Amino acid sequence: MEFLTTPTTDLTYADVFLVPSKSEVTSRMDVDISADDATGATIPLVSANMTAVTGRRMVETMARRGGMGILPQDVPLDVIEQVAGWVKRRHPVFETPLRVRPTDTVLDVLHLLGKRNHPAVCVVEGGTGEDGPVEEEIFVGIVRREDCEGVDRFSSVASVLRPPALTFEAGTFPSLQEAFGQLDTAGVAYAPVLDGTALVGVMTPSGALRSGMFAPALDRNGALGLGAAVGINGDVAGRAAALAEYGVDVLVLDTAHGHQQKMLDALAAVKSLDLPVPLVAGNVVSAGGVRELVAAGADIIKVGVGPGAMCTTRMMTAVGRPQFSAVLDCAAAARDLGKHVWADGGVRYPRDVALALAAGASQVMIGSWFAGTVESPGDLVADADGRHYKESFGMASARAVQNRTKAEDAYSRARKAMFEEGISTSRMYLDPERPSVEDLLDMITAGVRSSMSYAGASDLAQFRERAVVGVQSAAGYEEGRPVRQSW
Ligand SMILES: NC(=O)C1=CN([C@@H]2O[C@H](COP(=O)(O)OP(=O)(O)OC[C@H]3O[C@@H](n4cnc5c(N)ncnc54)[C@H](OP(=O)(O)O)[C@@H]3O)[C@@H](O)[C@H]2O)C=CC1
Ligand SMILES: Nc1nc2c(ncn2[C@@H]2O[C@H](COP(=O)(O)O)[C@@H](O)[C@H]2O)c(=O)[nH]1
Ligand SMILES: [K+]
Repeated sequence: MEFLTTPTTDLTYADVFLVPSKSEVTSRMDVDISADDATGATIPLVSANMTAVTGRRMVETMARRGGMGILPQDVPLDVIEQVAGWVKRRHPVFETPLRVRPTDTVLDVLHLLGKRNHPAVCVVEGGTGEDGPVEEEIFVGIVRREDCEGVDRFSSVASVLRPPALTFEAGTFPSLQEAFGQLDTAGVAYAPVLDGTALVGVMTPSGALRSGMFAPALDRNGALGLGAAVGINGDVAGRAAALAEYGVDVLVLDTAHGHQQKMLDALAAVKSLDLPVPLVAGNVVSAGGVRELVAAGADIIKVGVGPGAMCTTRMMTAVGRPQFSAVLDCAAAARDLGKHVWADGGVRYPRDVALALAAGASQVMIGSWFAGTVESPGDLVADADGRHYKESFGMASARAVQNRTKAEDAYSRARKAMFEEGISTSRMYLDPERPSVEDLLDMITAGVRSSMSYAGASDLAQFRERAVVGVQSAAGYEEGRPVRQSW
């Protein structure tokens, strides 16, 4: 990457822009946006290890579309074992249906519909619920959102279920293009995929389109990939070994101040286990931090102190660094050592992702933006105007610290609560046009592909080499925004 003019100050995403360069890329579809950092991600996006962002549905969805979800450090090991097993059993192409039973109610259906970006749920008998397909589960029909309209909410599912207009047989599933065509011709938004009478998954028009455009991020056995975080206190090596044994594909050693001795010791202990997974460690914002983490065993360095939307670190401590410069410096240092960086935090628009990649990141971690989607773990809430949102909170907020220190005595909990560096509640509104994280992935990857073709780059390595970046005024940034009303 080169600057148009040499900057005299540290910069963040809004301070900079990309200059178009001569390009031989003939189509944005030809641009390869795979991460080049050994995580197996085919798109350069990671969902943050935050409680309000990444749970099992986020992990599954990110991986099916080529990205990676990182489970937070606060999730107990037995839960990670369950979630990892569940994710590995998901189909890489067919989406996981929401399941109800004939004896459930319309209210149950309406509640469940908020959990996935599907217009219907499947009705099954037998089996063990959401975790199928399992033996003896029998598919009996679907309930669409519109089937619940004008119906008493305590009516049984049996009274509203209907046969699907279209189903696919898993063993003879057509090409994705053909599946899309069949859904389109039948005017159907949701088709169960069956193996005899067992429910294997569902196919939607957008699912068929996406599976044709995004390759899933898979492990060496062909199952969906996932990551999980470890803090730097306690038995770090023990937790890391257990995570790897449960099938976690990427380990993230995570602390606010990654350039501290405790982190270096924890990282060295994990490295000495020689686990067959890439080690990500952070967060840092300086080349010195990168070098020490690499020396202690990190394969990927997580960069960003203070840019996060839930983060109060810079206001509390003045510590941090504008994120574009942090990524640029750290990526250069990592590249000299044959390693990579993830740009973590502060991303609000697709342009920010493009800039982080141009600055040298192999992937970009997104938290709060993804908290406001149907796949994040929180409950969907409506405000007084009927707009839907989910609650988000920082991992160093009083809320998260209280949760993390539950097992400790009251005195040490009170002491730890003093060092709050995040907000405990915020509203992340769902975009009515893009309620799903998949919609955001579509938008971000479209922006990034286009951005790379403007720079004449057909993969991330070329992008970080060829990008030309200028520094802009606040008015320059403002000029780039769309105007939705006359002035
Ligand atoms: N990217 C960012 O800007 C930030 C991210 N976070 C996120 O919050 C979560 C909690 O992280 P964290 O607070 O590190 O908790 P951890 O549970 O990872 O513990 C941090 C350890 O480091 C010690 N420590 C020493 N100096 C510092 C410091 N300046 N800040 C924090 N810990 C320090 C702490 O000791 P003691 O408590 O005794 O001081 C504690 O033992 C993580 O998910 C992290 O990524 C938090 C803040 C900033
Ligand atoms: N200083 C704090 N940083 C936090 C906290 N919780 C999370 N984070 C960091 O933010 C990113 C995500 O950034 P976003 O802008 O996409 O939301 C996350 O990965 C952490 O590094 C916190 O409480 N304090
Ligand atoms: K912030």
